[in-house]
Amino acid sequence: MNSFKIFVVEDDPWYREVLSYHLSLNPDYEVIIFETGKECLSSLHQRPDLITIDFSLPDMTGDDLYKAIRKVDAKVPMIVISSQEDIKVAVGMMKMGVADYLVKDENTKDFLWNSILRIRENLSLKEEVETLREELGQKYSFEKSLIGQSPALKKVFALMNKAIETNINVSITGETGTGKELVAKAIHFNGSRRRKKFIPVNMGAIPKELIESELFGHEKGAFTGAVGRKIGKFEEANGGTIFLDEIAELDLNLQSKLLRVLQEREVVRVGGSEVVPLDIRIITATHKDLKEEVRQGNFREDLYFRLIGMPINLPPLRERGGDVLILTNHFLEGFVKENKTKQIRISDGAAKKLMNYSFPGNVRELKATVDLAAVICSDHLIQESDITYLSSQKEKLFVRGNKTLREHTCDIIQYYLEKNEGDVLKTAADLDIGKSTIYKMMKDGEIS
Ligand SMILES: Nc1ncnc2c1ncn2[C@@H]1O[C@H](COP(=O)(O)OP(=O)(O)OP(=O)(O)O)[C@@H](O)[C@H]1O
Repeated sequence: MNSFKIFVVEDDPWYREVLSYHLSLNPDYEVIIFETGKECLSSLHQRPDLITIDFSLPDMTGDDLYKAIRKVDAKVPMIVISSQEDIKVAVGMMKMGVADYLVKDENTKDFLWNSILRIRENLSLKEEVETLREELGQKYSFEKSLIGQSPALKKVFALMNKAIETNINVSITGETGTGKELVAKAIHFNGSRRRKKFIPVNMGAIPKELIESELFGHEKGAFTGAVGRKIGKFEEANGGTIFLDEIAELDLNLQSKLLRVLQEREVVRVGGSEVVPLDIRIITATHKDLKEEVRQGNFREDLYFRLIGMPINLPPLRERGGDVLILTNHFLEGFVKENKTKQIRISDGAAKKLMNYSFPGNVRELKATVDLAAVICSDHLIQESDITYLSSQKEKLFVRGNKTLREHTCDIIQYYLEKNEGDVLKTAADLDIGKSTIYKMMKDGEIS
């Protein structure tokens, strides 16, 4: 393990020796002593892990030395040791950013010992958080998290790259399970705010009466039940990204409050008066057509324009062609790893069945379907019969999207063909249409 390098800046030779001797009792510590501020400054290239500063040095005061060190090293923790117990100076130094302020007396060396232990603990926690953030960033790097190579998805990647380069708000639309939250996380963890928090809030999941305090926080006693101060999600995400999922579910009253927060770029907790300035990126998501919601008077137009930023529309899985199989293999790999089983393959018939299905629940449904198939298949091979469709909303899907009547017709026939396991005669009978119509559509590639 590397030693922990401590600079002790102290002009009193006796005290210098006391501190240096005491700290050297810890074999992890490498203690280097300095008599003046200047000596310390000229040795900063040795990269100390911590510096203790005597407040009244012969060549400069403790706060001057502190500022001079900060210019060179933005991070090194510093402890000020003063012979006077001056609360004002202590508070001033702490506000400036010193890690601790100690008064010289018979207990100082023990206080210093404990203070350094505490600082080291904080440093190692910070390091851990940094490492975890890096790992998260990698986890959400585009290639590793958003699987697929279809042109439709590549368009999304291009927009995400643009969004990452700037701080623009992002509004994501797409059917359920298309990966809206995944895209939001990938933008955050690949952008300049990745070291700060990503806070997701689902507007549809929070009871109406709680949303305001959930988003903006409240002070103690702001309303019945507000037993303590609560920091809102906006404040929590300050410096980072807030992800407002299902934004269309926000009622008009709260839309006005949100608009005010966005215009003022500050938040005031419910029942409070303290103004908290906000520096935040907002990513919103909805499966609804927000423009249509504006047209119908359900969503404020001014808020819509504030939030729209860079719009990203996630295509449904059925428009991503071969991505279905790429994702299937990706999910199978995950399944194998998680369950420590032998590699699982997929038969041509099963692959075709997956390709022909419309997946109303999109990627989430595909994953559930693949996981289930992996569990029930025999001999590590997924057959057509192992693919069970789980969605209960297939019929509803027919009227979704901007499609022509002809396209809707194809979807309906395709659905019945799948349900009847490719039996054209039964499908024709169910729908009361001629079997030749179906054969012709098959020949023309409209259905399969
Ligand atoms: N391109 C993709 N590659 C890998 N996994 C994906 C992809 N898209 C989505 N997923 C996975 O599918 C699931 C659903 O994704 P996500 O929650 O981001 O969708 P959503 O659009 O936000 O859904 P909803 O609107 O229902 O909240 C998650 O498990 C996610 O990891």
